[in-house]
Amino acid sequence: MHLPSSLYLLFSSSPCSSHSHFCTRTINRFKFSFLSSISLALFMAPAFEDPNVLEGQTQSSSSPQRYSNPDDVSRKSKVTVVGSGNWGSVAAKLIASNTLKLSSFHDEVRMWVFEETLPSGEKLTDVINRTNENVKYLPGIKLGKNVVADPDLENAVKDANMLVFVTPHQFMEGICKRLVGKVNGDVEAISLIKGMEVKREGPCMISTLISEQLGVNCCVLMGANIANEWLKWRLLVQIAVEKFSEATVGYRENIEIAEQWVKLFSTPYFIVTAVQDVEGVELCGTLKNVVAIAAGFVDGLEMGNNTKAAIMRIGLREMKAFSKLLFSSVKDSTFFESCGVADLITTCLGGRNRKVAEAFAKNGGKRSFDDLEAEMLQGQKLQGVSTAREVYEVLSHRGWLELFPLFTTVHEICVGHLPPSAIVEHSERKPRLSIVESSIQYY
Ligand SMILES: NC(=O)C1=CN([C@@H]2O[C@H](COP(=O)(O)OP(=O)(O)OC[C@H]3O[C@@H](n4cnc5c(N)ncnc54)[C@H](O)[C@@H]3O)[C@@H](O)[C@H]2O)C=CC1
Ligand SMILES: O=C(CO)COP(=O)(O)O
Repeated sequence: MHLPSSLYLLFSSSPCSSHSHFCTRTINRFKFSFLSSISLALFMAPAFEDPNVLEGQTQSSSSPQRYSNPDDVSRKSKVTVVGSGNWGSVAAKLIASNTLKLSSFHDEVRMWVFEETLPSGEKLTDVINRTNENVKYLPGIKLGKNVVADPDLENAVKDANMLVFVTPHQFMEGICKRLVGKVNGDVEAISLIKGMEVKREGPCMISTLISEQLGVNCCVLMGANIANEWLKWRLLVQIAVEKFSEATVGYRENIEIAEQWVKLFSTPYFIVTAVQDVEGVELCGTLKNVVAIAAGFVDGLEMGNNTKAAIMRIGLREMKAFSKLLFSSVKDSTFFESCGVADLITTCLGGRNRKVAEAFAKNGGKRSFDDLEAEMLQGQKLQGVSTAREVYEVLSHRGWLELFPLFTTVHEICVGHLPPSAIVEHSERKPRLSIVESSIQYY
């Protein structure tokens, strides 16, 4: 959501908060911590263990009931994936392979599909349920027979107690509004969404939006996880075909919940690590998309790898400074996890943001991003262009534009105020660190 400057109020470190949400949240937090301690006591196994090894093990006092009666369906966690794009479909596949192996989860994974009619006249949901394949967003890959596509959002979430949010970030506010009062009180959520909202009160991370709108705890999972990669002239559905990669779970307080998510996503080829830094992990995933747009401009202008590496370095520095200025709790070490430098590298080398920005620069900025996105991505969505605008809004309202020359320039190129070549001319300028006192320590 984009608001004119006049509507802006002061930014705070918890900018999405509102009184009414606070009450729901407090009650739900209490409910959640009570219920989750019970359910964790009942279900949790020691984290990071191989699910195959755990199945059927004798219980110790620290890993209670969970394995003593795996058939007790009333105690199993039910997972719903909200989203079914390129990454959403891969996430559903990953999760579904694990719910079949882990006795603490129901086998079935429900996947909410934003319904559309295919050129054949069939509904996408019907085709997914008939062929077990998301023919539009992840063609050629079987999702697992236990993935059930559901076009009805409320129905998809109603029985779930673990919700995985993975839609383009621009749709999340509407989705959350539709879900208010519709999710169970003991729900745990995780967001795989890279992006943020800019609201009247200031910037709002998507996990915070989910937490506050739905009154649930929300972790995040980010990382170097391009679902589709072009390798030589061949499309490789990288993670879906089970090539090794890594991801980072960011959690706020409860390590046991984080371990539950780690367990749900981990496979021998997908290694997941948990860190206590929700904002750091989420901002890494969000901001690297802006740097990827800059990297695409460099590619489109054929400036070479040295220039691209310089842009990536400057971008990483701005990612860190911006994250720490917004949330002083963000840890330096987070930038060295998969969600940080690794995701920055993979997206700047092979992502959709890079690819479309390259085409934009090749066309001298004469074709709009919307046009190029529709033609090149066929329904998939870019996050970097809108994130650049959202970051720019934050910077201009805080008086920080000169502190972030790369972020600022990316937005100005995207909206046509500057030519693509400005990416090097402007980014190489030294940021004026004197404008914000604490900025020096963050650069
Ligand atoms: N694709 C990738 O490689 C990765 C994507 N991500 C992140 O995951 C999130 C989701 O991306 P993808 O799954 O790749 O999606 P996508 O970009 O492939 O697909 C777009 C999705 O949006 C849905 N959609 C279209 N209009 C809608 C509306 N009005 N309301 C709700 N949904 C609508 C479409 O049905 C489709 O499922 C994004 O934040 C992205 O940055 C994260 C890691 C990797
Ligand atoms: O987030 C991603 C990789 O981790 C996907 O990036 P793109 O949207 O640029 O493809």
